[in-house]
Amino acid sequence: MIQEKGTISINTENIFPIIKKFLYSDHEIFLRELVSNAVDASQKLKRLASLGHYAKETGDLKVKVSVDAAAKTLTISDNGIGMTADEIKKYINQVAFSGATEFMEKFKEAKDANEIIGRFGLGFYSAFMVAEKVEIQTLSYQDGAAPAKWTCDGSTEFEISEGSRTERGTDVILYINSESEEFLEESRISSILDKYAKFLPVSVQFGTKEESVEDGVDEEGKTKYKTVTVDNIINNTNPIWTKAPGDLKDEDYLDFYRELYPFSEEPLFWIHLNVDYPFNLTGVLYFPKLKNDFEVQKNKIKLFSRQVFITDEVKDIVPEFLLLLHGVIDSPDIPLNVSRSFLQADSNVKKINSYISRKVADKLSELFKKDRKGYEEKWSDIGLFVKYGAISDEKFYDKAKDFLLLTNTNNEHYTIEEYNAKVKDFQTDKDGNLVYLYTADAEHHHSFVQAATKKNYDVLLMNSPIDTHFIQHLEMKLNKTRMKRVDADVLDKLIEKADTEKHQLTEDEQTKLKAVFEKAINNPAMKVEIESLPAEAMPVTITMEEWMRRMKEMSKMGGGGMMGFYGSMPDNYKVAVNANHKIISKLLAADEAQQTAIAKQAFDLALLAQGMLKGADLTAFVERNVEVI
Ligand SMILES: Nc1ncnc2c1ncn2[C@@H]1O[C@H](COP(=O)(O)OP(=O)(O)OP(=O)(O)O)[C@@H](O)[C@H]1O
Repeated sequence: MIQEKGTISINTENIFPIIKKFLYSDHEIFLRELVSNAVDASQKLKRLASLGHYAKETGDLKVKVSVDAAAKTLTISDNGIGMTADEIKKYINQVAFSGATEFMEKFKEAKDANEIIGRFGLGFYSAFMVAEKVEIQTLSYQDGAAPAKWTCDGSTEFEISEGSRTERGTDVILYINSESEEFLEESRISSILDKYAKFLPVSVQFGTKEESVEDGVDEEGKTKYKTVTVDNIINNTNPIWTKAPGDLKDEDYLDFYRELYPFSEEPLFWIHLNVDYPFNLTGVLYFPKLKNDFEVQKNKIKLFSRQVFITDEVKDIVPEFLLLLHGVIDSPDIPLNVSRSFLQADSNVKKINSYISRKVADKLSELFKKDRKGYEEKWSDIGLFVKYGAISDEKFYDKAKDFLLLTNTNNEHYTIEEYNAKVKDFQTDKDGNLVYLYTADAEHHHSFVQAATKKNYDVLLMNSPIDTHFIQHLEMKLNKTRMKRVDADVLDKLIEKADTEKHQLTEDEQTKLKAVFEKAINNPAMKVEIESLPAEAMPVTITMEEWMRRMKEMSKMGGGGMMGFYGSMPDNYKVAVNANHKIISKLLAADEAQQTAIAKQAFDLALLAQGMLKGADLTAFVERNVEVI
């Protein structure tokens, strides 16, 4: 018997075609909405009971999802508070629109289902994305409540009549429409539940599963097993981020990590986030082993709102450089259902962002202070991340400068302050600038590194993918400090001292020497210069100017504008001829053919020492030298 017919109170002609049309991109979230409603209803009952407003047994609170393929229905049931017919009218019929007119205006720019659902409180109505008809069978927890039934076929017409439920709670039955039959497949439902409901705070059952349990002992005294059918509970109602850190052991964190990322290597360490003012946020963030491939690691943080999975695109909530972390963040204060641009401007989001950044810095600082050795061992993994953070987040840099390590070619680690103290005596130039020498490849720059070491200079290893940027950043941050790659110039020019000795060559000899080398090298990209270097240094050294090389590297990494311009310039090198080397006097005294031969040989040796002699030049060099023996 139909008790009441009515019209859902929105002023638009028919809202459902609009919902269907605009929400089609992620239909599956209807299940998240309905299961969350069922969980809410269960929790409300629990709360009422704990406050003494519900005297009866709450029983085992559980949400059940079931599919009936023959009837083409999907049912979400709970034994929560239920609804009276009046409540249905109030909560379901009066769709929580701020106004249908506003909706009509806004939906035009809405980009995804979340946006519409969140902004207009359409949670329940998302069912109509997949159902041609929805039925509610419900019985309120209140004494003397009558069961109620509500049906609606997706038009704005609904019916309320007497229901058939005999137990407290609600069934929401979806008559799946013909385009959405995928939602009648168990595997599909299973994977949606796994995605959104895995950590809901109330048990969610989907079908049954077989389990093997102990069944006494056989004649020989061996344990017997039997197979029993049990409810298939798809969620862990008590994930670790909801627990107090004091109650958890390392193993719990590692187990949870394995649960989230089954095939990943163990994380390095983790941070338990827990804050309730000025915003609410819990979570556990793990530091993965990064190595050098940080691109593939993004999108590993999962965002929850009261244990309901929302998204793993946390770009706007987590600082950029922290996107490399793994783990979960749960906050009811993040406006999850609104648009990107809104998120970016939201003040809670900004606070959360800087809170996380601060927490991470504190954790790193604590690790560094507590266990320097352990920290150094992990540096190859966390270094990339800390440097990335230091570059992209000013506040993080301010903290990180105390636990940011510089590693030298002997694999020793120093903080910036320690390093300054270490190198300042030898590596301060005549203008009072401290010069940090570095290499990206100690093997390749072996001759340069060795020459530097001989002079009591230290060389840093800068070989991670972001070091080009990091070097630039350090230089900007550190007062009177220059970063120079060991092959950026001859050593005496890299760190110019007041007392550099002068060579004895006359103007004339220098011009002649230069001409000889230019002719022998015969390459306009190689700019010959006569330098006064220690007699024991190489006769010829080939260098590329620091600044030019850096611009080129940046352009390779995709810098636009001027970077692109530098990138397109040909490689220009400086060929430093050591005027103090003993072969120079020999060369000046020789005849023209010999001069060219000596110059060519000295130049090729320099190329060889620096790993730059290749192809036909290398072959010619080897052949020439074979002839000599
Ligand atoms: N299974 C249920 N048991 C009891 N009440 C329910 C149930 N499902 C929905 N309701 C009632 O209907 C209301 C409207 O649900 P709906 O999902 O549309 O919006 P909401 O849950 O309030 O907000 P949201 O848009 O965040 O989902 C709920 O607030 C609740 O009062």
